[in-house]
Amino acid sequence: MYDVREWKHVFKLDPNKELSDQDLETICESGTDAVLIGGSDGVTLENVLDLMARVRRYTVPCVLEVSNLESVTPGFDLYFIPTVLNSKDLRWITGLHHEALKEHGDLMNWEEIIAEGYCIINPDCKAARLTDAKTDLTKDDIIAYARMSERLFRLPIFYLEYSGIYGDPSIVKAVHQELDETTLFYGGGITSKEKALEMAQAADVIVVGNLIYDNLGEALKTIV
Ligand SMILES: CC(C)=CCC/C(C)=C/CC/C(C)=C/CC/C(C)=C/CC/C(C)=C/CC/C(C)=C/CC/C(C)=C/COP(=O)(O)OP(=O)(O)O
Ligand SMILES: O=P(O)(O)OC[C@@H](O)CO
Ligand SMILES: [Mg+2]
Repeated sequence: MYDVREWKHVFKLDPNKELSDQDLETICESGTDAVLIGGSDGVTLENVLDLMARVRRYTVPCVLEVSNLESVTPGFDLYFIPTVLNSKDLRWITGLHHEALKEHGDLMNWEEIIAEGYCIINPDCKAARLTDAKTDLTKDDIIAYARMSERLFRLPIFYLEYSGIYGDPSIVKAVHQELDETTLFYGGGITSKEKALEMAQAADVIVVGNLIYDNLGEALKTIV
């Protein structure tokens, strides 16, 4: 029913940021393939529940990108579980996941759960600092993480995370060429229709986050 391999565009909403009902309606009715709810700080059960209930008024697929266990709640269409492949801290690779499965493993509906192999490139973004990511990576390093995701761990999603800055399309293209089964998500610094078009040609799915809050009109033009 929800096949990420068919998606092209996703809006990422941050539960820790304000969005009016009018703007939320515009986002949900925009024709984007999904609304992804997630952020790297200030994500609580209260603000996730609030945003989920508001997005649920619309038919757009609604996905929680889990960033902490406390804010996981039933009611989403899908749950994306990041594992930060280039983190130097085991907690963000398998540690928190192990805790979650030990506590709640028998309650999970595995049909709804999709793992994402994250590779965080921007050293200054919050997610990189939180997870102590090793971001001084060459193109070959990044390609190796992509291969690891698809061929070794068979992860359904490889997420190239430039959060806050625009990435290098030639690197994104090179990564894409490595992937046959795994869907490539690209996120970071898409601030115009031109950038959206360029990255949409390089990746399978583009993710637009901050622009929603900075300039909603421009954000709507990224649906390509
Ligand atoms: C009740 C019910 C339905 C249960 C469902 C079961 C379920 C899904 C259980 C969870 C299972 C599980 C294995 C959970 C894992 C637990 C966990 C906490 C894993 C760690 C996830 C992780 C690595 C988080 C790190 C941070 C990260 C990569 C976040 C992704 C989002 C992101 C990068 C957002 C951008 O951040 P933003 O705040 O916008 O940053 P800027 O300000 O820089 O823009
Ligand atoms: O906020 P931006 O820079 O658009 O990045 C989107 C997303 O990849 C963040 O997790
Ligand atoms: Mg953000």
